[in-house]
Amino acid sequence: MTQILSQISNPGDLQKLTATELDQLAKEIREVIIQTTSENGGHLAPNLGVVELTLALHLVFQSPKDKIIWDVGHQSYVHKLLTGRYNNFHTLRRYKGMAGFPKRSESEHDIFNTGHSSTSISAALGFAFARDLKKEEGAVIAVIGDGALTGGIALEALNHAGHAGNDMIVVLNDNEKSIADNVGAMSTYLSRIRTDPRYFRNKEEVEEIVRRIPSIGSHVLKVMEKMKDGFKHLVVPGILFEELGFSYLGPIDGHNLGQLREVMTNACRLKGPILVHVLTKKGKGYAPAETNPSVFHGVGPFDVETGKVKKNPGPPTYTQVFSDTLLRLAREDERIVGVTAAMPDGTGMTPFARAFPSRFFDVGIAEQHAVNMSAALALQGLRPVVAIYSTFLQRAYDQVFHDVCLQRAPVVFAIDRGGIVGDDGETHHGLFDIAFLRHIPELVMMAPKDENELQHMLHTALEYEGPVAVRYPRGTGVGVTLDEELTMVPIGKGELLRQGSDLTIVAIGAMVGIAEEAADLLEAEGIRAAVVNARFVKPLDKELIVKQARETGKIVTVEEHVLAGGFGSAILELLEMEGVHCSVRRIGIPDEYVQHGTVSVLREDYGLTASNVARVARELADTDRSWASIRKAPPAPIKIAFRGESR
Ligand SMILES: Cc1ncc(C[n+]2csc(CCOP(=O)(O)OP(=O)(O)O)c2C)c(N)n1
Ligand SMILES: CC(=O)[C@@H](O)[C@H](O)COP(=O)(O)O
Ligand SMILES: [Mg+2]
Repeated sequence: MTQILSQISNPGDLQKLTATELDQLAKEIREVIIQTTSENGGHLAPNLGVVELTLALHLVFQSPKDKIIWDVGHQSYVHKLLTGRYNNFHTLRRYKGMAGFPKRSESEHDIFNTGHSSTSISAALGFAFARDLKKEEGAVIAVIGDGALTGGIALEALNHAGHAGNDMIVVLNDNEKSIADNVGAMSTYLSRIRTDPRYFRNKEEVEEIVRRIPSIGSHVLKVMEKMKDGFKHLVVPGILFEELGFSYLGPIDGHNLGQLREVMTNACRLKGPILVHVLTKKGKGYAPAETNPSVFHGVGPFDVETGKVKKNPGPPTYTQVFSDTLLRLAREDERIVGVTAAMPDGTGMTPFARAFPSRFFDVGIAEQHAVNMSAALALQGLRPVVAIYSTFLQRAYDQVFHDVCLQRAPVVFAIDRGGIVGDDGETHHGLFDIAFLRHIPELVMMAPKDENELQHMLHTALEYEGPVAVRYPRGTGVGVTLDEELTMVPIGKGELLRQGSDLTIVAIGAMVGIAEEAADLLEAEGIRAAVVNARFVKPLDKELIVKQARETGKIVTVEEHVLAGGFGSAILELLEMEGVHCSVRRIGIPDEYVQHGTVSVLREDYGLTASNVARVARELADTDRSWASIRKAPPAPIKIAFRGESR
């Protein structure tokens, strides 16, 4: 099945292949990617769309001397297969297996780690500057999608690169899709280039046409030459990029390997910043993905024959409950508007968008703009709900601080994917939001213990006259019954779920269930643990927590979040400020990046399980042991690398 692919141990091997063999290789690559993602899940459609493009890049350029940077990196599977990772490919996105994104630690061909969008042009410019300062050789190529090009950093970098003029190539992989439909004026511009036949004429053809205009043709040409780039405003495609200082090549058929090789070779010879505009089809070669590229953008396991995605049985996801509740609330309150940064499906915003198209804003991959704009919407009396993944909200920290909270604008942040997200790994886990939000004055931050509490929290957030964040995890809810009537959750009030005199476990969000299970285990051993559902990260329920601390003298905190600056840290601060003497153990993620793997395996790894919470609580109840015993394994020593050393 993979007669050719299995022989490719590095990109140099491609040079030996005939055109027919390269076609066969493209087929094999598609088969392997379809088969592997059908078992492991993954970003299928983006990768099927770049098979020929990746082959062309590795045929023309010499990686790793020439540096290929993959924007987002979700489309780097073909690159991985061509750079010596075929044998390991079956471990894609699996625990301790190959990552779903480029990783420098995985291969010398992975030049720059990615996962978050729109960084490639900026990185490429950095590499180009470094090469030129160090007087080295080598091409630098950023491969960026039309969706990623809507991101601010990409536009900032284009602006800078066009001005700087250093040699670099931007390959724009235009498949007319982000995850959902791409949005924005740039996207409209790109589709004009695609669809207007005039744009497919090259400069020479256009010159010939003008020359033939009776009596004035040659005169017009002379004038245009004098005006330097003259008439390109009329007919030359990619004028926008040309005006920004790039030489534009394209648009070219991204599935025609011969044409791609030719254009890439030309791009190589040209000086200065070059933009190669490549037209591809997302999902190319697998009918279900071609028909439904949004579903197969990032997909769970599916049946290859039918294209049916295997559904997780069980309760509705937190995202679904958020989505339903928002719709319900929006029907009653027309001030509610919805905002997403290119994630309408993932955040559950699509039903809202369909029901209230004029009240819905997809801003593209532009989290900063989403938050900044929402502040203004809120100041005008509307109630914006910004539905955003925790990891992507990191992009908009300053807007939360400067535009929303400083003005006390009543924006609701529906922070999805708070916690471990699983197979996407270190770039995508939502493990920092409590730390980067809880120190911002005016912001209220809550996290529901289950999907029922989520609906009440959303309702509460929309009634509150200030900025509020509601954080909830990826995946299915607990399976509790949803109350029909929505009620207010008193701001800053936690919930004592269980009395106990030996110690108190204070948990937040999805960890509350684990804390309750731990308390069950402890009870069987005769240890009576109280359990508090904190509900609020900010403001903390001072009264309840201080009372529990005074009564039991021992607190274990549990959070699916980094320990540094997290929820447990907030409890420690509270106890210190209130002058309460109490032994505290914090369970959460230590000071390291969490790799990819299933949520359950990773929770096990980091001790976010009932048995580990019970173990820590037991130790605390028995004696005041040192903090070091909380972790299952001692932390790896940190090696500080000095210049010239690798870490
Ligand atoms: C900062 C950030 N926001 C959102 C995302 C989620 N995301 C991943 S890929 C993608 C769409 C990218 O579209 P495009 O660049 O056109 O690539 P395609 O999948 O079409 O090949 C989005 C929105 C992200 N990775 N990073
Ligand atoms: C590459 C990327 O950033 C997204 O496609 C992300 O993988 C989506 O994650 P979910 O599967 O959690 O929606
Ligand atoms: Mg795209």
